[in-house]
Amino acid sequence: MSKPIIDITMTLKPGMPVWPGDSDFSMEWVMRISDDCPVNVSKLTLSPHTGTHMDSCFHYDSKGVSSSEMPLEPYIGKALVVDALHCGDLVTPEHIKDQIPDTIERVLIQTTAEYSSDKWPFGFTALHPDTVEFLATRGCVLIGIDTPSMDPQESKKMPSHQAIAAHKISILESLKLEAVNPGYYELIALPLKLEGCDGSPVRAILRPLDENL
Ligand SMILES: N[C@@H](CC(=O)c1ccccc1NC=O)C(=O)O
Ligand SMILES: [Zn+2]
Ligand SMILES: [Zn+2]
Repeated sequence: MSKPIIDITMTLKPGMPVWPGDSDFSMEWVMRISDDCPVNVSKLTLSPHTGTHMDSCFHYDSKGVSSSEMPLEPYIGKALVVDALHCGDLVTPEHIKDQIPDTIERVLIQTTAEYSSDKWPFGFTALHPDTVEFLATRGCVLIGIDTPSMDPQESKKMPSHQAIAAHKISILESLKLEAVNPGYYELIALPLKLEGCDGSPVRAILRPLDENL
């Protein structure tokens, strides 16, 4: 039997919380099934940073590549979920270093066990740029986090995003890791092929690896 799938994606739905000032998610009906019409068809409006998503480099660097140009390899493969609960404002290397092996390609950081899918998580935990530097030395190609951003909400310079860009690391944000135990998994979280776009929603899933057993 194939391994169970753990869905770590937020549900996209009208009224869901979005980054303050960003576009609300909406879904309208353009066609409904009736005697004259054989189909239901909706129209979606959303920011690429709604719910569980990836950032393209273009989001934080006008010279950076867009969603359709991002390499796909980082978004598929072995990933380590690490416990970074109770770290305060920023996850530092000190908080997680004991859980990180000498080499690791993908690290997903769990900062909270108490999610609300209805409220914006003001004061969410972000990453200290030193943590990005530390993970880069271990060969990391993707960093994921269960909060809306790698940098604090008020950050104007976004130093962790910039450090991530400098090391060509890929980003996943607003992962739903509440029910996931730390350990090794296979990650699949592919972006849509959106030309010129600054990010993309992803359907992120994990499958347990034997190392956890
Ligand atoms: N950095 C956040 C998003 C972000 O910064 C943002 C998203 C929508 C509207 C404004 C934003 N930031 C403004 O400073 C992210 O990585 O998704
Ligand atoms: Zn984003
Ligand atoms: Zn981001």
